[in-house]
Amino acid sequence: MPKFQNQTISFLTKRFREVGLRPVSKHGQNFLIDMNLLDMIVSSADLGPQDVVLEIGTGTGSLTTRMAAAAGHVITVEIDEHLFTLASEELFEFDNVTMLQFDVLKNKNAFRPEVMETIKEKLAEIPDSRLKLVANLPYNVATPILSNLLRSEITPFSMTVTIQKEVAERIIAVPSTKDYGALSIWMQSQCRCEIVRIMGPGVFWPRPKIDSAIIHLQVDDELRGRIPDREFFHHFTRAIFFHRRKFLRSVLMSAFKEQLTKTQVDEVIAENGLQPDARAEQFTPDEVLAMSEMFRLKLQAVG
Ligand SMILES: C[S@@+](CC[C@H](N)C(=O)[O-])C[C@H]1O[C@@H](n2cnc3c(N)ncnc32)[C@H](O)[C@@H]1O
Repeated sequence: MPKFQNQTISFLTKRFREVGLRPVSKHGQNFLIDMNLLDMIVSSADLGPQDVVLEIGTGTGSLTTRMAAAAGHVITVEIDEHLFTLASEELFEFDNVTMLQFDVLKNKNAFRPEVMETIKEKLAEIPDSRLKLVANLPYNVATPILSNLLRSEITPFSMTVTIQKEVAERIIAVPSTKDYGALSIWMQSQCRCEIVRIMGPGVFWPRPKIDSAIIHLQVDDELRGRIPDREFFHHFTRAIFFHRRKFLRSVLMSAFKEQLTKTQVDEVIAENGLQPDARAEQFTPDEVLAMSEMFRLKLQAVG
């Protein structure tokens, strides 16, 4: 069995000392040292032989080995070349693991094309395959990773990840609360979202300053099928929360200032009975989707 299956503090500190490494905080290098929680991530993801797993942040490979034992294939991406080398020593014996060494993001709005190509290749090799994102995500890029995967050409089946508690709370937030915003709407309009576990800093080495959560996002094809133009909806949702305390009319005026006249924006508001002095945070994900469609159709109508 690979030795990183038991990733304890003493094991990690010893191993890092041996190779002269220190955890790099700018890469969110906080390693899970509670084996029960590693197992909980894997069991929440409910992995089976038809699953192609995307893991972002191989770290030392402790989660990777657990997933490789259960999934059809694991694609694991690591930005840090030293950790990549360290993890390679642990993972070489798994023939169903593909290791990639680079920043998973091309920019904050897109994955590197090589990641998508590798996923497509592995999905094509397994009958009835499905993609699952399972990872203890680096905190600084957790939100773009989750958002971008839902914008990508490959629909994930589910996403089971460790992220900041604060981001998990924003994902599951309900209207008219301080946490509710574009991220809540984007996620809830495509996934069934559930916080599996809240975790304090003590389950990581080194200890982060914040609490974390394991969240399970089950992608719902029926919900996703109700969004005719995902890119438009994504931009619309972000635009209406750009100034979250402003009234809807004013927010819509600035969101469409390049494409629609004030009169045209007022027409959409009046024709659809929208309240001009409402605020974006009052609307449910369904209502925001309906509003987004009104504007998409208006834009089509005015050419
Ligand atoms: C929270 S640690 C998780 C490590 C390991 N999977 C575990 O559970 O202990 C996050 C890992 O992601 C890596 N990482 C950070 N930013 C990344 C990026 N943009 N692309 C790929 N890997 C990244 C870090 O170097 C680190 O190894």
